[in-house]
Amino acid sequence: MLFYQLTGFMGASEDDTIACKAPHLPDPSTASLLLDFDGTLVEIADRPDGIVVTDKVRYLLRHASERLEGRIALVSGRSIEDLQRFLPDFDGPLIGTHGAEMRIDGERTETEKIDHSTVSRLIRLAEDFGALRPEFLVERKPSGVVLHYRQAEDHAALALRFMESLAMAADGFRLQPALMAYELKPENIGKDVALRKLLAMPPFAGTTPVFIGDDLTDEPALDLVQEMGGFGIKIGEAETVARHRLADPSGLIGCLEEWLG
Ligand SMILES: O=P(O)(O)OC[C@H]1O[C@H](O[C@H]2O[C@H](CO)[C@@H](O)[C@H](O)[C@H]2O)[C@H](O)[C@@H](O)[C@@H]1O
Repeated sequence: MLFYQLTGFMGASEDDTIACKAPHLPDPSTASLLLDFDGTLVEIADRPDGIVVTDKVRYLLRHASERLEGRIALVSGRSIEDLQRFLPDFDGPLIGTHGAEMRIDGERTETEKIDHSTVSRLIRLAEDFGALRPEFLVERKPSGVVLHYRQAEDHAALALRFMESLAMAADGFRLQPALMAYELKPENIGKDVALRKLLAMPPFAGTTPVFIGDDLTDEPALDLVQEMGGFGIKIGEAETVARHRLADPSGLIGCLEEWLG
C-alpha cells in the first residue's frame, strides 16, 4: 500500500487520489450517509467497552444530521442498546447487531424473526467456555454471541474451533469472523439486507447512498451502495470491494467535515 493511498480517497484499483471535495462525492443535498461504528467512527480499542467517542464525533453526527436533513444512519454490529449507550445524543436511525435490529423514530424492532431460545443456549455455552478460559471475552448479542480473542491472540485457533463447533450445532446460525473475534449470528441477517430496507424509506429513498466501513461484515453493504450508484469507502488497508479508501477514523472525520462544510 502506497502512502498516498492511505491519505485520501482512492479507487481500489486506480492510481489517482480523490480529494474529499472532488465531484466524485455526491452533492450533500442529494446524498445520504451510512456509517459503521467501530473502526470507522471510533478507533478500535482493547475491549468492546474501551472505545472513546470523541467530542469531534458527537459534533460531526449532529452537524451531518442537520446538513443532510436527517439522511444519516449508523449501521453497526453492536446492539442498539450498546449504540444508545455510547451515542445518547444521536436520535437518527440505527441499524444494530449486523442488521438484526433497527431503531427508527426511537422505536426498536427486530428485522427478522430470531430464534431466541437457540440464542440463549449459544450464549450459555459460550459463557461456560469463557468461564473455563477467562483469556477470552464473551459478548452477548440480541441475536447471537461473540467470542473475542484480542487478549489471547495466541489462542485464536482455539476460539475458532470452539465457535465452529457451536455453529455446527445450531441450525440457522453461521460463524462470522470479525476483528479478533468470532461471532455466531442468524444466517439470514446482514447489514446489506437491513440497509436495503432503510434505503427504501423516507428520507433515504431516492438519495445517493454513501456507506463507510472497515470490517468484513461491511463488505456486502459497500457492494450494495455501489450497485445502487452510490459511494463505498473502506477504512484501513484490508481487501475490499469498495472503490475508495481512507486510512483511519480521524482521516474520515476530516473528510466528512470538509464534505459537509
Ligand atoms: O459493525 P461495527 O460497528 O464495526 O461493530 C463491529 C463489532 O465491534 C465491536 O468489536 C470490535 O471492536 C472492539 C472495540 O474496538 C474490539 O475490542 C474488538 O476486537 C472488535 O471485534 C463489538 O464488540 C462487536 O459487538 C461488534 O460486532
